Amino acid sequence: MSIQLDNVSKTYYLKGRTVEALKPTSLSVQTGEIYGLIGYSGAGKSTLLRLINLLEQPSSGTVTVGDDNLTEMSAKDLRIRRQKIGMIFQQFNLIESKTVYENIEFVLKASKYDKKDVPARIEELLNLVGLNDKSNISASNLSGGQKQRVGIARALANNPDILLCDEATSALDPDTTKSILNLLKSINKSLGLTIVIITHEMEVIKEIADRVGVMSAGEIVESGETYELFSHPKAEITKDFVQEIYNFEVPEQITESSENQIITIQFLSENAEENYLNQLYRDFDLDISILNGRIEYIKDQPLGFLMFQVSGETEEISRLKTHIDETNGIERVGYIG
Ligand SMILES: Nc1ncnc2c1ncn2[C@@H]1O[C@H](COP(=O)(O)OP(=O)(O)OP(=O)(O)O)[C@@H](O)[C@H]1O
Repeated sequence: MSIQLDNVSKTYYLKGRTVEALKPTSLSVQTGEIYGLIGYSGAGKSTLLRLINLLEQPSSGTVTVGDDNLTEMSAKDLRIRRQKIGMIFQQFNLIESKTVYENIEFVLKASKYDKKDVPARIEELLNLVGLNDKSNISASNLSGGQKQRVGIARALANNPDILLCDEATSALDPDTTKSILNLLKSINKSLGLTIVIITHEMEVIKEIADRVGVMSAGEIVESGETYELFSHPKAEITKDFVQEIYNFEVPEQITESSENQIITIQFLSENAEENYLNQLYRDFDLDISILNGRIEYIKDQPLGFLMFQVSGETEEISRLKTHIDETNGIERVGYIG
């Protein structure tokens, strides 16, 4: 199901102070898409997410989910509509003293799910999240990853069309994060679920998001298809996020030496790096030494950076730069390093 925000904003009033948590923002998320919102702490991500299911009332604007304008609904209708918008949280929000079964049962009871169908539905959900053998374990005895699986089962209990994920993997280690992201990807595919995920971690975005919005100071400053956005970032903050995953450091004696020129190139295909370098060694009368290089996969597409130092005649270095600028699939970038 699609989500449409039109000029939605949120201002908090605190003891005579106003905080513009979200400036007027419009956003469309398509049915079946995984949309990521990335930003640093305080950027307004949680506020935006909670406006989608109206856990926060917008100060202005309209929120439409499918054909329903949520901002016009009565409180009662909204409560019912929200059952079709699941949500998962960083801290899982389970009832720790209850078993896995009881945690899911609680949600089904609250939504008046037909009593006789509850055990079968719980079994189905446990299968879906890979916890069929944990039904009678107390939530307090689960690992973080298992707790989030229960969180996902609870969120999916009423067959929602939309799943909102609030820093869902931020409390988990990298391996567990991967397994939860894989689970989210698989339910996105198998159930056709629309997912909106907020995070401060590039790891999450590059793994899962089809499209992404980068947030800063209460606005989406840049947005687009994930690979396109991170291979051609425009806003400084987007560049910062890209740089975060590559984290290239150049030794001071190299940056300080005026004889050396440091060049960073970006390449958009898998084997480009090696072939290209060989060509440069062959065709240019320069000393070229590699300082750093790495390929990351953004939504399964390779995005690589290579940083090298060149020394030689100034004219030859200029010829090299022109050559790089004219080569398809290879770009010189200034912000990595
Ligand atoms: N209930 C509230 N009352 C007053 N100010 C709030 C409230 N909730 C959020 N804010 C403020 O709104 C701004 C955006 O907060 P928000 O939680 O949406 O950001 P965030 O990007 O999700 O950051 P974090 O990851 O730290 O939660 C912040 O300045 C925050 O202090």
